[in-house]
Amino acid sequence: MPMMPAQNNRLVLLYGSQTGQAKAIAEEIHDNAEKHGLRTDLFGLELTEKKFDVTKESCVVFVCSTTGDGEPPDNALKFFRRLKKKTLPSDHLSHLNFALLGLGDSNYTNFCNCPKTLDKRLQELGAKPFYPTGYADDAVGLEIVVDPWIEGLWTAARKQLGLPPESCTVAGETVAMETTNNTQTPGGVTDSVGPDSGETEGKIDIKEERTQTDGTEMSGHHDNDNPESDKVSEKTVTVTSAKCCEDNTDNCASLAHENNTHSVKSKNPAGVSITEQTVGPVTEKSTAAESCTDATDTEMTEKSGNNKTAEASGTGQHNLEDHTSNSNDTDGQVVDAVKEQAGPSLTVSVPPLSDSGLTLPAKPVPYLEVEFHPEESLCVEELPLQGGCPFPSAATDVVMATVTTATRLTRHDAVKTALDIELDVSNTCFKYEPGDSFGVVCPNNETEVQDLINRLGLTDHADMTFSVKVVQGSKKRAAAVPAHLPARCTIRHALLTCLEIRAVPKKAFLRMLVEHTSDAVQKRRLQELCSKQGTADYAAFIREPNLRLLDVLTAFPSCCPPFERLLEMLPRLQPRPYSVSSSPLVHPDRLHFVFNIVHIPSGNGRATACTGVCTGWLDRLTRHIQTGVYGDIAEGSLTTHIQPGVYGDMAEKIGQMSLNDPLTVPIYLRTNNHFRLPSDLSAPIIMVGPGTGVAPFVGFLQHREKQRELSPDAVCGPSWLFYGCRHRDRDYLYREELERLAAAGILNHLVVCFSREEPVAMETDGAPPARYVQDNLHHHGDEVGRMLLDEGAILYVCGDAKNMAKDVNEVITQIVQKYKGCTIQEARNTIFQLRQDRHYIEDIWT
Ligand SMILES: Cc1cc2nc3c(=O)[nH]c(=O)nc-3n(C[C@H](O)[C@H](O)[C@H](O)COP(=O)(O)O)c2cc1C
Repeated sequence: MPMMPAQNNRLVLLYGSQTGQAKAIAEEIHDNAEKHGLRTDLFGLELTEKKFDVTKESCVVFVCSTTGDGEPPDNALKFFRRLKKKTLPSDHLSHLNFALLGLGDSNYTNFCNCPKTLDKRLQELGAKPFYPTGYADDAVGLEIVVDPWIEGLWTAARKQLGLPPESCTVAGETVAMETTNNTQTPGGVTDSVGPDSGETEGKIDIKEERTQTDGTEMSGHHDNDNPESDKVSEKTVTVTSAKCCEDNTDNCASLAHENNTHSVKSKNPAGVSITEQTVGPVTEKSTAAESCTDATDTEMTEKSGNNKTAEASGTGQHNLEDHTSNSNDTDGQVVDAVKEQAGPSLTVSVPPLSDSGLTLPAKPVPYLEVEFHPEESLCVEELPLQGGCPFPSAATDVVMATVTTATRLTRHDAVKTALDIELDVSNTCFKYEPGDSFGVVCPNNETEVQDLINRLGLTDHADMTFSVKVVQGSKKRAAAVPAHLPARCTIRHALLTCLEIRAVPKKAFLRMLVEHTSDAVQKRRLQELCSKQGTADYAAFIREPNLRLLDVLTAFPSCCPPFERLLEMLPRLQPRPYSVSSSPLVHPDRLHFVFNIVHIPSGNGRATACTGVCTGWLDRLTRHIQTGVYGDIAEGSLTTHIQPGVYGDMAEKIGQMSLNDPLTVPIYLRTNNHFRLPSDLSAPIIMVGPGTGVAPFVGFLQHREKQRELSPDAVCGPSWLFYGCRHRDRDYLYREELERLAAAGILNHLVVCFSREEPVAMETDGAPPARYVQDNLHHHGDEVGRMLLDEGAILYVCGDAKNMAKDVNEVITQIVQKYKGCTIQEARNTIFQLRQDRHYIEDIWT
């Protein structure tokens, strides 16, 4: 392999990514490196020893995520295998200097396990970190760590490469706000360096004193939750220069003064003028109040105190145009009251942010071009799924499985509706074992796609064939047509089947939207939400409520991005993983799975209520099977939601469906080598699976039953199942089957708790009655400890990662500590070892 000639400004950028986030971050670094005087070569880790070789590189930046139960992404497996070889000498990578950005999710027990392992192994092999490793957490927002980490990378990399510190020539443009009659730019706007940025003398930034300068400080709390934040209008505003200006402070300060010191009558983005202020290097004070009409008044009053609650009640969708046109200046008292109480919301900004200079992310560089072919008709049913691009964690090709049954497992008055679906996989390559999981390649909701098409003004083009290519001469580095788009496609097909339209728009996405927003007030709010200064507002109003593109477009009516930009920014539609809840020994050629139908209410910034992408689709798809009612289909939800092509050409069949009509679902087997029954039948098993987490254990037990039938003389180890739900009679999933298995002696201990039922009696040990599985584990601590520590049991945990799996881990630690009579740290070490030895195995989700 030809090695790159040594250059003193060259970095190798490597990413390990399962669902595309690490890749997107690595691309962002790649796109911006040149502006910082660095040359980068970007590769996926799968290209090890084909396009790069760490044994021959001196300066490498890794961006790597974690998947599965703390495992490397698919594309990093080979790289990790090679790096792990025990025969490698301790100076194997002594020539290598590296920086590492790890991605993970702290809801998983093995937070950032893969980058942590990489960090450790690189150093064991002699490599030296030239910049502190960053661990970004998807549970609280990757950007909190990613943004400052990248910001600091440039300086560290230049230093490492022996380049002089960056001068002020690496700076962004300062954008003056558009002004309207009585709305004026409260603060300057600074773009981070980007290919489209004009270059000015310095990076200017007005920072209100309390404003976070480092996103990491914001983790865990937001200004709008903080009573202190109400006092912002009396605080001092200071002008500071951004880091890159440190060598030239005078110059920057004078520029800042010029750009930002002025007396303004500013209007907040809701169109209600609430402050008269002097924004400049010294002070800011709130002096005047203005009024609003009844309509605005009502909205503002509803937002008082806790605007998130007001939005959640369904009244919080703000139409900025209405606000602006309705405001007038007659009743100062009302606004005074509002001013004291109102906080920010998705569309409403308040000081200090509304008065702040903003540092924006670099403008994403447009790089795709769409050409329509009105003369061409396209049979979308025949297109390969997502352009034939391989699916993450795929152990098989996608197969079309036929739905054979769909059964509601919960009573009508249960809080959640659980569905068991049986799929026929005969005549396919799909062969599974109990404990396996599989991906459902589901489409987006057809109505939601139509809403998006309407909102974007694409109705006339929605079903027209288009082709897509990279814009000639695009400044975007590593620009390529996304592999998950078919070469010939339609807008509807792309939105339905290829793009994750529910993905929470990242700051870069909002930055792109800024460019396509005509209303100045809305534009400013979008700038704020993607700015460094607006990190808390972004978290509170975009990320935490899990907004979709459609919600943002609804809230900002003058924003209308071209379709090409969406192709660039929307991530790939991800298949949804489920665990099988059956055994192939009991159901040859069939598999069962179970899920709750997810309901997401409107409000809190969300324009409309919706169901989960996949669970809602499966529910609608099988409604007639669940209810046995076929006559309703023509008028019912099925008509609007059935997808054409691979999703079953049901649209034509509506109204003529019968029990014999095959209903197919695209699925593929996922790789999972761990969540399996022990091959040794005599090994005890402890299963912990509340709610739908019980799924794999039904499969385990059915399998064991058959195994015992096949080997009647085999000695079977004891089996325990800790199960929990809300109500015995409403949502006890697979109750009959579990009780049957218990009665048959296949399941030796069925330990069930009901979290919402009145306890019948205290526990025998005097402890309060169990509500959750972890309580029951605690009650049976001695047996659990003995089986785990003395009898070689395997502990399986399946279900919610956020609460249950963490609490179970905590209780098991206590059990180990008590049983061994050791310290908590020793107990933790034991748990760690149990996990390493695959005696403590999780299949959990967030
Ligand atoms: C199926 C699955 C399993 C995961 N397992 C872990 C894990 O064990 N530990 C962890 O820290 N994060 C875990 N994560 C979180 C991801 O690492 C995180 O969301 C990351 O941003 C994904 O980056 P990527 O898109 O580049 O793969 C998991 C995510 C998924 C979807």
